Amino acid sequence: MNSPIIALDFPSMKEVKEFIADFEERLFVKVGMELFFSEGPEIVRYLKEQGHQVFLDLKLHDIPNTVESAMRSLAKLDVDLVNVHAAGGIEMMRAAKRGLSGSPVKLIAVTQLTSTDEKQMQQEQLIERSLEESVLHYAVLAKEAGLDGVVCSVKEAKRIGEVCGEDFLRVTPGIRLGNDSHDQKRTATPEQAAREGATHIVVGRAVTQALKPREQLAVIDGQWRGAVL
Ligand SMILES: O=c1ccn([C@@H]2O[C@H](COP(=O)(O)O)[C@@H](O)[C@H]2O)c(=O)[nH]1
Repeated sequence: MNSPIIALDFPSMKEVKEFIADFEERLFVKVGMELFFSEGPEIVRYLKEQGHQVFLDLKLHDIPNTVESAMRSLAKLDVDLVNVHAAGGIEMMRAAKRGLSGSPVKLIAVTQLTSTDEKQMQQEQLIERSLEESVLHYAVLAKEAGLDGVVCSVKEAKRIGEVCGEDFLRVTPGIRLGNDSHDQKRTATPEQAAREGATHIVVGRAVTQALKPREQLAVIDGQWRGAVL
């Protein structure tokens, strides 16, 4: 069972160090745009030096040539996982994969953001399909492009596993214990994530804004691991 991925959505290294100091174990952490744009590659080097696994969540989405070159740079950072937006297309995803060739970094694609619901997708993206169909379609394209998996919500994880194979990663943000979904539209509990076949859960505010983050992570981890025992 993979460790929950903690989204380090903090403004700077200072807050990251304060947060991490609470934990004794090696963590699987996610560095997103806020932190990376403020601290640059140094934050990744710091986390790797401390022995943590790093998902660099920059969600690349550009023309294939640009994404390929950017991935070549990211591969040098020794991260464990990086991503692109599947909406960039199959050629862009293939280019991203080429940019990482020769490196052990895993590559996944964001399907539909977990902050998107079906109504919004249909009205704003003009996709006249169900959200599940759109997510599954992107997952199949990502698989065809040779990617290792996708970012999706828990609600689509099982079907993606059935269609793309159990070893195809289903990394699921939008994890909540209580009622406060913040800006997320497609949420689920850690227990539901395990039951629906997510391979990874991403937890941000549920842990980083908790009064006792370490205890809260233990609760989430317990539910995540316990549900499939
Ligand atoms: O579809 C997506 C893709 C990425 N994310 C990221 O995950 C975390 C979730 O944070 P919470 O505080 O647990 O909501 C955040 O860093 C997002 O950028 C996502 O939520 N959905």
